[in-house]
Amino acid sequence: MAGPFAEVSIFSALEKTLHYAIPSELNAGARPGARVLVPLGRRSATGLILARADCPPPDMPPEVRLKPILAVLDDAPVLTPDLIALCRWLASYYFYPVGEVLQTALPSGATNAPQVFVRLTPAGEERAETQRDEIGELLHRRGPTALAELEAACGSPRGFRQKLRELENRGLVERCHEWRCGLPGPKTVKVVRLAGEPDPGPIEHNANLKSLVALLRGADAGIPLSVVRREVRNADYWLRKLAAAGTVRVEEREEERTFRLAQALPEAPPPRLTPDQQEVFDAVSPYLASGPFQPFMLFGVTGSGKTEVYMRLVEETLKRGRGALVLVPEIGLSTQLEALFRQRFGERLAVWHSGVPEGARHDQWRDILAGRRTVVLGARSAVFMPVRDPGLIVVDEEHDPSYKQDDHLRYHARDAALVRARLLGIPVVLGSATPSLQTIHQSRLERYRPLLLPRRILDRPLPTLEIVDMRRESSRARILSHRLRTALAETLQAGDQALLFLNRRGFATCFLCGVCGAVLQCSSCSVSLTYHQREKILRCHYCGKEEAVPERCPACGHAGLFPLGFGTERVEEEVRRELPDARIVRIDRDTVSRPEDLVESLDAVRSGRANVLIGTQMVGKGHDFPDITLVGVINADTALQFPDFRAGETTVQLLMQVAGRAGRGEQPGRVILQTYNQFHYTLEAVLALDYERFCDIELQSREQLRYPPFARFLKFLVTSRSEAQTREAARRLAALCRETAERFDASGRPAAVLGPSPAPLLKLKDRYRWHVFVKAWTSRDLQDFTETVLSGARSDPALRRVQLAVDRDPMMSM
Ligand SMILES: Nc1ncnc2c1ncn2[C@@H]1O[C@H](COP(=O)(O)OP(=O)(O)OP(=O)(O)O)[C@@H](O)[C@H]1O
Ligand SMILES: [Zn+2]
Repeated sequence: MAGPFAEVSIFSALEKTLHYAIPSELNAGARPGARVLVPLGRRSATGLILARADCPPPDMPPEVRLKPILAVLDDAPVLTPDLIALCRWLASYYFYPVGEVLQTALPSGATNAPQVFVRLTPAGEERAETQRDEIGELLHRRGPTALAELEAACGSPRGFRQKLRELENRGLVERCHEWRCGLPGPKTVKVVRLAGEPDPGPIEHNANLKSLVALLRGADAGIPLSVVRREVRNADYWLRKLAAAGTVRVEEREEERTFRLAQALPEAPPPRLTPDQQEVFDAVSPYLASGPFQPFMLFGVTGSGKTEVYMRLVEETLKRGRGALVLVPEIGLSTQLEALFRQRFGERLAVWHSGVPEGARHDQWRDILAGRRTVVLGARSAVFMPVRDPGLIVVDEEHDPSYKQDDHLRYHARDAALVRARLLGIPVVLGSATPSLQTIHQSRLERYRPLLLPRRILDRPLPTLEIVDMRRESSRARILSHRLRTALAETLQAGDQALLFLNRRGFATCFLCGVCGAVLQCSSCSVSLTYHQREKILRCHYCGKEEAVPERCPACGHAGLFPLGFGTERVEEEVRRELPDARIVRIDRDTVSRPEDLVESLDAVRSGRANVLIGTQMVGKGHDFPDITLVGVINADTALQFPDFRAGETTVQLLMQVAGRAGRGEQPGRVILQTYNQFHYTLEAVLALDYERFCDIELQSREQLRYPPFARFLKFLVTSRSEAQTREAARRLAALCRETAERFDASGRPAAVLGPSPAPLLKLKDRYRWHVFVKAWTSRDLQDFTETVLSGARSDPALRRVQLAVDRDPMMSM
């Protein structure tokens, strides 16, 4: 069979890619990265061309004839070659169908089935009779139109299909697949514009007309019709009159859907780089023009000016005519950065995170693809943005756990960024004040080049840290210790600001029965319900389910329920009682449900309208508030309780980041840590602000225990609605893993199997969860091991009845 051929990935959970013949009339458009319509069984399906070849696939029997591609749906590829390669890598590394990886990489809607559009043929364009026909007239006016839309727009939908078919038979109209990227097209608005001088007489006589003309004068670009209608009484009547006289025109204009978080930033010219910053800049900049691939670890203490270095490097990349990608952990952090980046890069910037409305996202994605926007600032999935000719990737706060997606494609965006940079042959900068141990390890092996910013800007001192042993506090001071209360009062007295940090929202962490000891639990998840006092409601923080507080204990029937433990809402109440004059803002997922709320709260702190900021991890990192001089950590132990080998690492990172919010301006900072574990090694490291020493100790113990980064972990997660079925499937899976491990052991490639065990969160959203852990010494071994197990699992009926997810490099053992 003669070529060319295309390897196509269907947008579905299909394990394998498929091959199709490329008919000669589609040859030019059928390029890798373009979406196509292909036959699949008796249906058609949509997918994307991953590669072209002149020979059929080698394992194909010669008598098989490949079916042809039906249609190419894009004028130009929507995925760049490096992104195609990245998706293939992710599919293989995370054991996930490539077609579904593509769905993650493309904006929502882009993998939907294409719409059928109707348009005039060249003959139809010319023939005057189409002008008189209802359908023809609509098509003349609107251009190609979706079939459904056309039908709806026709005044007489009856007989529509019949009439359309007649026009088709006569060669005046045709159907086509129009994808419009599968995305809603650009948004259009109607604007009104003055097209000539209106007759002065009538203007004098009518106030409405007078105000209409006044509005339109001086607005050369036109005024949106909606505004005119709002401002002028009887606007439609007067517009019709003026339009008939030829003095105004109403026209449609494409409107860009922008999205801007209006954090007020003082206008300031870029500062001169400090010698430390300059040194970092000089180390990276030679790589910006043409690579090669080089990872850098930018290890800079809190407040050392990493952001400025990123912006200078991005600017330099743009000067070389290339694009740049900057990843940040989540919207809480990117709002402030967004304002800074927008100030510096203006219209060249695209912002990509979950807080950006869908329409604006699609506009930006199209702009990025077309090369109209060359700097992308975004959260996790921004790693998939089709930036033109990228010359630099930055991953800010690279240690942040939110870079790991915890469902579906469980990828780590930092690792994906590294792979993409390698595929492109460009530098990648991993920045943090507390780099992940994995990154520290790589830099010690000289695989990543370390770059250091050991001092704060202007040699401002790092904050001083103190510990309060909560075991010695009276029960009245359970939330705010005596020391923290006093310090808080002094800080506000001095006109400064304070930050109180607690990694738990809500009022009380649970409701307990004083008679039988039962804890009120979510009916869908195996966790206790959190009490929210303002709403007087119990809420599950995992599935969102809400319940009223029962009068009696559901277990024993006695009326003895009381709240226990505390969250940020309770801290707020406590501060209000202690310091009635404090101006408090609380930032957590209960008070901030939209990005606008967050911006408003952050603005309140920046402007000084608020002087006490209470929050969860949303406020713990990244923010630069110069007037915060006191940081109080209400409970330094919360993160230690996670059943995860990284609990120590996470705790130190979190606490050092929070501590780093203090004393960033002219006044030095003070940090008070409340704890019940004052001699824990993690707290000792935080107290000394000595991250490297912590890394030494932690890496040594990980090496002894053979934990990452010295070994590789993978978690199989088995879930179903039946507890017994889940347990049984997990048991069989573990047996399968142990058999496989024995064979691997025999060939000198050891792998260890742990479990099966119920997940710490045994039930989540009505599904029971068990897991099996696998540990191997090399990535290659883990890959082969998992492939072997998965292919065995596919032929086990007990395992086919449950859902089996693979989580490679798992984070929390949730
Ligand atoms: N060269 C410079 N001269 C003067 N001020 C600077 C300079 N570079 C940065 N700054 C200022 O220093 C402050 C701290 O910088 P930045 O927020 O970038 O720190 P960071 O390293 O990102 O800290 P963190 O890790 O805590 O987020 C900011 O207010 C910034 O405007
Ligand atoms: Zn729940």
